[in-house]
Amino acid sequence: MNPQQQLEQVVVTAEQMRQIEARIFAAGMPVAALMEKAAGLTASRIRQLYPLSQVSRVGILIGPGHNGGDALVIARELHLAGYQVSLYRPFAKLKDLTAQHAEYAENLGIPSHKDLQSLQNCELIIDGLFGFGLERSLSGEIAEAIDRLNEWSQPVVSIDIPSGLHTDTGEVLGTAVRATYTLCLGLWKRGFFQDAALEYIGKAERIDFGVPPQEAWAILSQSEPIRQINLSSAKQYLPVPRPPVTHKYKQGHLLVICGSRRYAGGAILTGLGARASGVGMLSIAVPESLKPLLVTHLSDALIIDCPETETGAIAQLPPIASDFSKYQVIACGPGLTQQAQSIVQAVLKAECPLVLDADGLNNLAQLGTMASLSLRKAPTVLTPHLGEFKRLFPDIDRPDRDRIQAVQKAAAQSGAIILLKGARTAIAHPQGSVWLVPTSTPALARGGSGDVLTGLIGGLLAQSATSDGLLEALVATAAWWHAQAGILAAQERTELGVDAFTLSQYLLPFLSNAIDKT
Ligand SMILES: NC(=O)C1=CN([C@@H]2O[C@H](COP(=O)(O)OP(=O)(O)OC[C@H]3O[C@@H](n4cnc5c(N)ncnc54)[C@H](O)[C@@H]3O)[C@@H](O)[C@H]2O)[C@@H](O)CC1
Ligand SMILES: [K+]
Repeated sequence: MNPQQQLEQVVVTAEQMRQIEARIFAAGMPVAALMEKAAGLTASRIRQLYPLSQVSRVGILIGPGHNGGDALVIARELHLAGYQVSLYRPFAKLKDLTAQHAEYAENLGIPSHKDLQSLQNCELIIDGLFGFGLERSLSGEIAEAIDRLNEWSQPVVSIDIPSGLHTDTGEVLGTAVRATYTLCLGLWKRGFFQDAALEYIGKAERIDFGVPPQEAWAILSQSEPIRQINLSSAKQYLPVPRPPVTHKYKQGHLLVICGSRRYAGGAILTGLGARASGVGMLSIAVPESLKPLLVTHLSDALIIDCPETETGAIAQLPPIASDFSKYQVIACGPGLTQQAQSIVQAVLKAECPLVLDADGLNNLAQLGTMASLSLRKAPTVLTPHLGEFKRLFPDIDRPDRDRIQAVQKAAAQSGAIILLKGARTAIAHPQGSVWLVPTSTPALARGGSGDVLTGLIGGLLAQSATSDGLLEALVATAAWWHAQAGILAAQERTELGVDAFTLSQYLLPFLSNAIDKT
């Protein structure tokens, strides 16, 4: 990957973007020239998305800072290209450069209004009210105008970020523009990966105006990286191609411990996820009454029948499953029920990497997250959804408010790799680095899809040398692969057609397509 491609993956805070921008200016780039470049490219993209043949009346909202300056450059370009542009300019006081562009727009004869209503007839709205400089909550006239705009039906393109969203947390500050498209300038901002922001952002694209890598890295290398996982990085971590000479035990041995009489399906789905990973040997420990079912569905796996409680949970691990030294990795949790606490207590002692999910997490929370994890010698991966996350880390206030920060805190506190599931799944290492899964589909919001992920993570970890640093990238690779398979399945079968079994069957078709194409 070249340095520009690496910048496509990084995710920055408003403060980092400001510092990078300051370095570019300090190196001699005129502020006005950078604005011209960024906004010029944005105008070209808008013209491609909404050609003059389809849209002629464009309304542009102008803020007081450089987001408003960008909007004025775009207004000028669209006006010169023949669009009928009208401005909504509610602020009397503008930053100098923005004021200059406003004066030129006026001299070009672009009409400007103090009320939003005058733009109602426009077929396209461009939002240049606030970018990463928004600091305070919106209220009063501006907030009212945004609320009114959100009731209109024409498409809205936001410049850099929808006005009203916090650049880092994606929180709505008072109110925010609901965009159809958001064209993010320069580098991806954190807010684009916060679940709360997604319904405001619409489709997201980055306008690459050529941030010099050396200026970016001078700032970015001061903290642990926050990156998106994509095909080219995932390919580095997937265990293909295999070495020409190998055998099943060299391709990893994964022990899955899961299921109960009540939740038999969880065991099957975890097994199917693990199978798709290509892991060399798969052993699955389940309550004894489930063995015939598991053998039918997973004839390739070694099914270990465990004594069970009256309610049908695993009561005890037989010697073959409790000699953990045989396995590279253990994945434990789906369908166990809360009755299996002693099993979770036992696997926590394993000296190999351990993936805990679902009831593995609920039991861990009951046992005490920090106390239990502090005894672990090998890496632990926890894969909670938001509800499980809150049970595991009750001290982390409002994790939904800034999911990236929450997952970093949880990893730092617990020493575990934490994968927080959501529309934008985030994976954090205890030292602070984060991987983000940039796309997914609501089709995956369905019982059992997490079980498939647990098996897939376990299987990928078991196949690779699980050195520190690599582990979290493998977890991210599994989450990315799982999301991509869900997207492919939803494209072919609609968002309603991606039950967890189907998802497990799309993992390999997705991968063979993705690898073939490159
Ligand atoms: N990233 C980059 O390197 C570049 C950034 N540019 C643009 O510059 C933008 C950032 O510009 P600025 O730093 O001027 O910030 P903004 O344009 O985002 O807004 C800051 C202005 O809004 C005011 N303000 C903040 N919160 C307010 C509130 N709640 N109510 C009313 N006023 C409020 C501030 O006093 C300030 O005047 C980016 O989002 C982007 O659009 C581009 O021009 C060029 C390149
Ligand atoms: K904006």
